[in-house]
Amino acid sequence: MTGLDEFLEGLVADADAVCLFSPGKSHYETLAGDDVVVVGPDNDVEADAFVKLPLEFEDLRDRIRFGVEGAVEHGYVDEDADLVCLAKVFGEDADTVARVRADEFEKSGVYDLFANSRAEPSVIRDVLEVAVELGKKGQKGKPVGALFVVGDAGKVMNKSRPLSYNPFEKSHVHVGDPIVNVMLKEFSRLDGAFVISDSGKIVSAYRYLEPSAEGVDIPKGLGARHMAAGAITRDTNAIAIVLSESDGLVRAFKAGELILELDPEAY
Ligand SMILES: Nc1ncnc2c1ncn2[C@@H]1O[C@H](COP(=O)(O)OP(=O)(O)OP(=O)(O)O)[C@@H](O)[C@H]1O
Ligand SMILES: [Mn+2]
Repeated sequence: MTGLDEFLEGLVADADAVCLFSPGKSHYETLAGDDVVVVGPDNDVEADAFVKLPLEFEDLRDRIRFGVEGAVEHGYVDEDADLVCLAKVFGEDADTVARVRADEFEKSGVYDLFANSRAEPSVIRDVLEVAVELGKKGQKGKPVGALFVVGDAGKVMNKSRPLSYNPFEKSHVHVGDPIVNVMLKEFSRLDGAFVISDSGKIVSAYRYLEPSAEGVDIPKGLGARHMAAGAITRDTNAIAIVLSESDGLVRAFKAGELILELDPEAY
């Protein structure tokens, strides 16, 4: 229980719905009966309206965006709903309130990135995790960059060429497997991109992407790796996850757009 409890009823009174981020049982039960959407990695409280978080976005803005975009997509709330979001930022209990309209911010596409891509959400999450871990530790202490193209692998292979032998040529290995994560980290020392299938099979390492880069509008300061990542997601139905060697951030692209930016140090 936190000091928020005594204000809770007043806070939610005139809202259309309440989004509870990883609520404890008691908070959920206090508010049950209202229009409540639970957002979290697991549906511990067995809520009817539930949006699954693929990762605990450390940036509260990303977490709220994901939850709200997910709640709208599921049809739990209307696009112009007035929402109260309750989340925990510092402690084990809800300590932070945000009041937002579902259409208040520009749709970031972060929910869509996971839920509506060709690749399975768990595959996208696993690749993000590898990229974040690689970003945290680097390769033997040195910063390292990496590019993962996920989904629509056949088309991605057609729009790229090999820079070196493919260590995954005859193997049937998948992301998420601990051994594979070690391999991915090892092979990320060399140039080029990893190509990963919809179901998470690693199709190739060391691919040089040759998409037609017309009209890809990526932020200034990002170079060839990010340009290629953005462009391949416009040219195919893949998404791309990039770890930058120069600024250490992990970025995700879909349909040519930068959707998400994570700082590995925060995880
Ligand atoms: N088209 C491409 N396909 C695959 N890999 C590429 C491509 N272009 C560049 N790279 C890889 O990205 C590396 C870094 O290139 P560059 O510095 O221009 O990119 P960047 O976007 O600035 O990335 P970083 O932030 O990591 O420096 C290259 O050494 C190469 O390994
Ligand atoms: Mn660079």
